Amino acid sequence: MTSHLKKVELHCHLEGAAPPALTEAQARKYGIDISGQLRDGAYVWHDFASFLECYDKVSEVYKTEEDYALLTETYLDELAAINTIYSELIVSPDHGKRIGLGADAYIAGVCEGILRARERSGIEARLIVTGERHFGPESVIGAAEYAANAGNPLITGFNLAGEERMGRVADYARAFDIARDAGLGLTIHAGEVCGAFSVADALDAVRPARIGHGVRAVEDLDLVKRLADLGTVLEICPGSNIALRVFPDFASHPLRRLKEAGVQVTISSDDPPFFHTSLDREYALAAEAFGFGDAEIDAMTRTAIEAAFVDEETRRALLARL
Ligand SMILES: Nc1ncnc2[nH]cnc12
Ligand SMILES: [Zn+2]
Repeated sequence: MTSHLKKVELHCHLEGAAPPALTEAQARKYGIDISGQLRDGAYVWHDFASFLECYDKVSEVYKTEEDYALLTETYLDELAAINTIYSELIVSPDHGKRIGLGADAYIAGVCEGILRARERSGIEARLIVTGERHFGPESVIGAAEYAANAGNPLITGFNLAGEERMGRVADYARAFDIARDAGLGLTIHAGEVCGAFSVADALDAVRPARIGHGVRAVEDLDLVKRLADLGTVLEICPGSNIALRVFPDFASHPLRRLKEAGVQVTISSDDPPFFHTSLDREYALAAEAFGFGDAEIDAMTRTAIEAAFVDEETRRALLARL
């Protein structure tokens, strides 16, 4: 039973959290045929590439500033209802541009959703702007420049997501330099679809405080020690890893092994309805599939707050709430 525990989430893609019922209503509203991506209340994909395609198609039914406010508010309300006190949402202003809404209106909608949810429940949230690898280095640099110049206090981090098999991390290093120079927190998807080398690449080329997933670092024990020595925090999403078949089952998932090797680990849901999960379920899995007790789970939540991309006053307040 983990429902009573306070929760923190560092790794959730906003459009990846879209409830199927809301996506269906949006598709109906705009007369969009979503039947190839959403059937019987579930998103339809069969491997990582088709998941990314499905994700991009689903994102297209969210079109206006108000749509993004509603999506954000809906997900944060869901988190608050399970005792979540802090959430970092991975957002893509580039996507706002691609659908003709514009990056500023996209972010304004998301921020409005954060404010509405915070007023209702007190949940705190910040935004991590992401570039998408499969749109190429120039688009990722554009996302970094947007984040760096936005002057928006809710945008506190920069990430690289998308097709991990496309290019090498070094191709995207310039984008991270821009984000670092702007004082943004750095995190990057690595060691999810690609092996340990992608985590080593990320450490060499980006020097991030955190890594999204990073779980395949377990294939190289020297690298695991390097992560532990550096104190790099892993945003681990076990349900996502099993759904995408990174590991065949929870028994072979390395969450516990990484933690016992001294790596800083945290728990998140990634794209919850796409992977038939939720932050609530990920916390329950930590107890039931991985055998962690309440104190160990609280320690992971504390690690997440310590690694959150927030100002020190907010961090102190979150630690006090935990
Ligand atoms: N799990 C994931 N990995 C990489 N890119 C993503 N975009 C949305 N979810 C993702
Ligand atoms: Zn992710």
